[in-house]
Amino acid sequence: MDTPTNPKAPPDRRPAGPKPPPGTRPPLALALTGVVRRYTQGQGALEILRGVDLTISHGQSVALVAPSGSGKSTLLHIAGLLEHSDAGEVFIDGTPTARLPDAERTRIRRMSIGFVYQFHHLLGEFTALENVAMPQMIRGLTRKEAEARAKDLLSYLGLGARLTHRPAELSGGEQQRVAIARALANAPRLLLADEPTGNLDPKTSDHVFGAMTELVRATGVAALIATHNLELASRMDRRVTLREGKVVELA
Ligand SMILES: Nc1ncnc2c1ncn2[C@@H]1O[C@H](COP(=O)(O)OP(=O)(O)OP(=O)(O)O)[C@@H](O)[C@H]1O
Repeated sequence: MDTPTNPKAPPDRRPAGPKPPPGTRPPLALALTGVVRRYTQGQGALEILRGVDLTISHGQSVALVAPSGSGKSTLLHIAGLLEHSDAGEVFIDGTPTARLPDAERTRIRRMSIGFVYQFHHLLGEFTALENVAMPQMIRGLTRKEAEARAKDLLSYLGLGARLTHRPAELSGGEQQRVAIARALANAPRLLLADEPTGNLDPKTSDHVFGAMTELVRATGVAALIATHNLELASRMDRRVTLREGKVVELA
């Protein structure tokens, strides 16, 4: 890995918004209250989430460790405003989102949330640097600003010598590190990751997870990370699971 340097935050172009009254605690990065999600299956309905309550403070990292099919991806998609719940509320940075128009949900997602999936979903025709710079340019940064931030993040993740490589010219672990840099490029308030190292061999998984954890701590982003790996989960501030459709705290 390159020598880690604290990645510079990009200029914050979020609207200032009203100031909270003195003495008020800052809003949570994520709060889910009473979240329900059902899927219709033939004639019946399958209730996957049955009243999920979960709060994550700014700067806190939480591992979601639960069996296959228990609803981890469903929960992450709802928390990331990619899917609607059937009941309940999702607060992002204190803003209730369930009843917002889709365009506003998309805006909040772009501004405040970063995603890492099990498969990298990088754009094959673009370089590592371009893949990380692009979301920032969509958000309004100049190419120069976006590429400077992208270079910082990629160098922090040990990819300083791979900036002009396309995804097919990178190893699986390198591709996933680019995906992590891309998710954090817009300095989100919340990082959601769905088995981010699930496709990698144990050694690479350990290395990539370690790099991601370091970056999460360095940037102070709140993180909810689904993983099957208990050892990796032990590096997070908190561990939660899904039991009968509800989130339960683990020791
Ligand atoms: N669109 C859908 N329609 C019907 N059922 C669905 C749909 N999406 C998910 N499910 C069901 O919901 C349950 C939870 O799925 P989900 O993908 O959230 O689980 P998971 O915990 O992420 O699993 P894994 O660890 O295997 O990825 C599964 O039983 C799945 O079959």
